[in-house]
Amino acid sequence: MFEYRAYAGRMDAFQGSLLDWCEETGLGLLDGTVKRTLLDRGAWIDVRPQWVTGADRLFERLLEAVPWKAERRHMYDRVVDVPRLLKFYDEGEELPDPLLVEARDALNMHYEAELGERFVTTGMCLYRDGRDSVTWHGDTIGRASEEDTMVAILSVGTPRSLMLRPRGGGGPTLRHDLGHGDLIVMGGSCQRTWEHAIPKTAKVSGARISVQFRPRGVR
Ligand SMILES: O=C(O)CCC(=O)C(=O)O
Ligand SMILES: [Fe+2]
Repeated sequence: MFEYRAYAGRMDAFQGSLLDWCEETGLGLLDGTVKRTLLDRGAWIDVRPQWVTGADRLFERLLEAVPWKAERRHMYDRVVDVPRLLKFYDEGEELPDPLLVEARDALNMHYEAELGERFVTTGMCLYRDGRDSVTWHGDTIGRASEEDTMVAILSVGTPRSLMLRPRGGGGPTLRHDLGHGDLIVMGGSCQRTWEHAIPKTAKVSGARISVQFRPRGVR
């Protein structure tokens, strides 16, 4: 139903759902609507489908307002393009859209007691089409390599699959289809005992934006 055409050269037109387009952007409730699934090894995920209403508008605004950057990274002896566009908003930096401030506030209302701290940074990824991806990893650059934490991800645009598998094997790979406006939170030991990925797919030609809220020192 949703097709967000490829971005910059790879993107010609925006086609959201007409129904959603009429709606103002807003957030649904979290209390009582988030479903937790316990994974093994002390990890869990919370899922809240369609948390954002009027997600078409949010997608369009973020596409415009975020200064998306292409990055290159060393891989072994080569320098390669990172297969998605990125922007990181550190603690205290102004976010590109008021709804993201509302989302972070709502996440903090809902999770702060359990998390013991607040979500303060905002990472953003733009997957221009099905050729963009993120390879298997845990967000272990910071404290999450040793401590339990949470990473909350808001997804808008073309649905993509978030895959999860236990680090080092020993269990099945799980798939979560992240739809337009959906929230997923990875919690407990998820970053160090599991890995996640957004695989490339030939089935998708539209774009997706992922917004990741993390506590200080988690990356
Ligand atoms: O696209 C996503 O939702 C996942 C992004 C991710 O895993 C990351 O930026 O660490
Ligand atoms: Fe990640």
